Amino acid sequence: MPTTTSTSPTASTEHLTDLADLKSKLARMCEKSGIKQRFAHLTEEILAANPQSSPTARRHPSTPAVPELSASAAAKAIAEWGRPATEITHLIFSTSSAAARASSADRHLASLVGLSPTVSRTMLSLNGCAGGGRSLQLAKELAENNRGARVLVACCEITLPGFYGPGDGCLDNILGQALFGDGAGAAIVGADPVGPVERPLFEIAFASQTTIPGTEDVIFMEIKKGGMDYRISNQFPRLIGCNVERCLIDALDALGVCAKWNDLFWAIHPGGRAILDRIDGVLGLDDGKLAASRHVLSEFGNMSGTTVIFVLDELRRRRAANQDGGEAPEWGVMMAFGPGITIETMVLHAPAGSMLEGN
Ligand SMILES: CCCCCCCCCCCCCCCCCC(=O)SCCNC(=O)CCNC(=O)[C@H](O)C(C)(C)COP(=O)(O)OP(=O)(O)OC[C@H]1O[C@@H](n2cnc3c(N)ncnc32)[C@H](O)[C@@H]1OP(=O)(O)O
Repeated sequence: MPTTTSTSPTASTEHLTDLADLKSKLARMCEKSGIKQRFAHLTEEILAANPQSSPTARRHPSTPAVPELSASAAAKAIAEWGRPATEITHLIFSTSSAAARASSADRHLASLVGLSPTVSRTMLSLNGCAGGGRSLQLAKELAENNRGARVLVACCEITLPGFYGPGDGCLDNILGQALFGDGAGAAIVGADPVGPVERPLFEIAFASQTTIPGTEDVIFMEIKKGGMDYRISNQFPRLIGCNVERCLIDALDALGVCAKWNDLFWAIHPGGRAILDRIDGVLGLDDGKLAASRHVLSEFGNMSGTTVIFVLDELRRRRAANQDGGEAPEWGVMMAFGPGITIETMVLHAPAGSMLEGN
């Protein structure tokens, strides 16, 4: 929190009271957030060693740390996939933290990972927490329409551009200070797996995007000179709660899959504890159905579009270890929510034996 050197004792005292109120509000939000820990990629040492580490420049979203952190996630995904990086045909990279620079972060990422110069790149900027879902949906389209395509999906957020005190910007961003954390995730999407090297984890059976009318201003993000200005209305959990069931019914109907909500496995973007509680309540889910989402929220916080990739990873770990007990459902859903309000919905299929031990 910044301190002031105001010459007016009255103004100074009021300001300090405001800050004290804000600090206890932040503490209340953190306590109820369901988040045990979060991570920050950029340490004081990295910032001090970086020539861009002035108070303003360090907030600017053009930091090279975004492609660097993404490259470590992408390298792990490629190693697990088992084929050379040069056989990746497409790259989709989603971030809100490095959205204001060209040549862009996806180009930097491609060279850090050693992708072919002919790789076809697409960068998604400012899709916020829907970015992971959007990237996976686009990857599905590319994979199904280009024979032999292998699409590397990478998502990364570094919260530094949105990390500033109340004296520097809008007080509304306090929610972000309570929720967001840094992280990067990656996955490879393709059709017609080449056995025995390629072992599918989840099949994306259906994907859709829904925009909720009249909600343009519920989430607001804008890159400014000093960093990211953003606001998230406290109506967000309610609006998600009012709309998820329709999206799910439409998606399952399109596939002709008939299932009760509790017969499915669940990968929901854990935007905040209140969003998961709302979905639990609206759909009447059994205890533990959103365990993978709650675990990721607790251990990493909300990493925006990256989070849903962590949830899918946690889900397959739990299924491989049979952590949630009983027979693992064959069908499941993935949902992510972002500015718009946009809801990304996917129906996933995980045939028995598709998630090998130790993956
Ligand atoms: C994207 C990364 C980009 C990286 C670049 C760098 C920039 C980094 C950040 C950019 C952010 C951009 C966002 C884009 C992401 C979009 C998608 C998302 O997931 S969006 C995220 C989606 N996530 C959400 O929308 C979070 C959902 N909300 C929650 O999970 C809970 O409400 C809670 C945990 C915050 C509080 O628990 P709960 O049980 O409700 O407890 P109580 O009722 O007791 O309230 C306690 C206090 O909290 C207060 N308050 C509540 N809401 C808000 C608000 N919106 N506002 C302000 N304050 C709020 C409330 O007034 C009260 O204050 P007080 O009376 O004590 O003084």
